[in-house]
Amino acid sequence: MVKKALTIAGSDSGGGAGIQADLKTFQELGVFGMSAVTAVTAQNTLGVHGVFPLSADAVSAQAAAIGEDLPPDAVKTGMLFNAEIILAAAESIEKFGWKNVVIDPVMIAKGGSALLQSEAVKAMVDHLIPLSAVITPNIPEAEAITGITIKNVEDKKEACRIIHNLGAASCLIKGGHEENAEESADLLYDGKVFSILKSKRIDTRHTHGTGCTFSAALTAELAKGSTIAEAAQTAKHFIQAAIEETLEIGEGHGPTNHWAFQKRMRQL
Ligand SMILES: Nc1ncnc2c1ncn2[C@@H]1O[C@H](COP(=O)(O)OP(=O)(O)O)[C@@H](O)[C@H]1O
Ligand SMILES: Cc1ncc(COP(=O)(O)OP(=O)(O)O)c(N)n1
Repeated sequence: MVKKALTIAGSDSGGGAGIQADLKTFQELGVFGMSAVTAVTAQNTLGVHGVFPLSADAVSAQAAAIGEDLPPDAVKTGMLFNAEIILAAAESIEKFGWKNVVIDPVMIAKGGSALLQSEAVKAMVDHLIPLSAVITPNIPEAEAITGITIKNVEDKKEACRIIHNLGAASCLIKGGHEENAEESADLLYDGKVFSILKSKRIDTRHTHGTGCTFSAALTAELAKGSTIAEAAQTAKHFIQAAIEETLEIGEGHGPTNHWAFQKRMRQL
């Protein structure tokens, strides 16, 4: 039986992040990808040049079309832009009883552009986080959700505990923003046990879309029946290969290589 995954996220015209990164990743991992677009961005490796949100009704209608005919085995949210779209996503998840919900709480692109209105963080905390099987904030996003400053691993653990208490079954804080570290370490907390996923940190500016790609790989693996710990490990291998086998396209922060992981698998 073909497994299906849905991404509720924004479009990145440059193809490295957002819906495009999610669908490429689903495809690479053998899962049928579906999308509910929340916003269109005019974006390339040099930055975000425009953001054009869709209406909450447009998001609900896309989700309903999927829910009524193509029930997903896992669902991922990415750029949701405002509180109305967050509510539309949360209502759709609840209405159709979707499970394996991965929340990537996208807030600010690496170039500094806002992909979520700051006043919408409360809506995410109140309505979406309680529905998540796992939430995957980067460090600034975990700080915005919890209100604490994260400087070390103890702070990361405290943030995970707070986010778990907000209703996320598991919390995975990504370490991509720890620029001076030798390793890129992500911390996973399932409400009982902490585990660390480590990889060698790669010195590159071509990391556009790492967060989307990582959480999409996690979503695809959950759709196929993996546990969160197993899915996170595969996602870590997927993003490591995607960053290492750089594409070198565009004049700015280039995208990762979505086919590198499968290429490696074929060579084993
Ligand atoms: N330079 C890097 N080298 C190795 N792994 C990285 C690097 N940058 C990010 N990652 C990994 O990519 C994933 C996404 O992390 P991050 O970049 O923090 O997310 P976001 O794009 O949401 O800010 C994580 O697994 C992180 O450890
Ligand atoms: C449309 C869209 N969605 C999400 C992002 C953020 O992607 P992310 O993986 O966090 O990568 P960077 O923007 O930080 O490079 C995006 N840029 N566009």
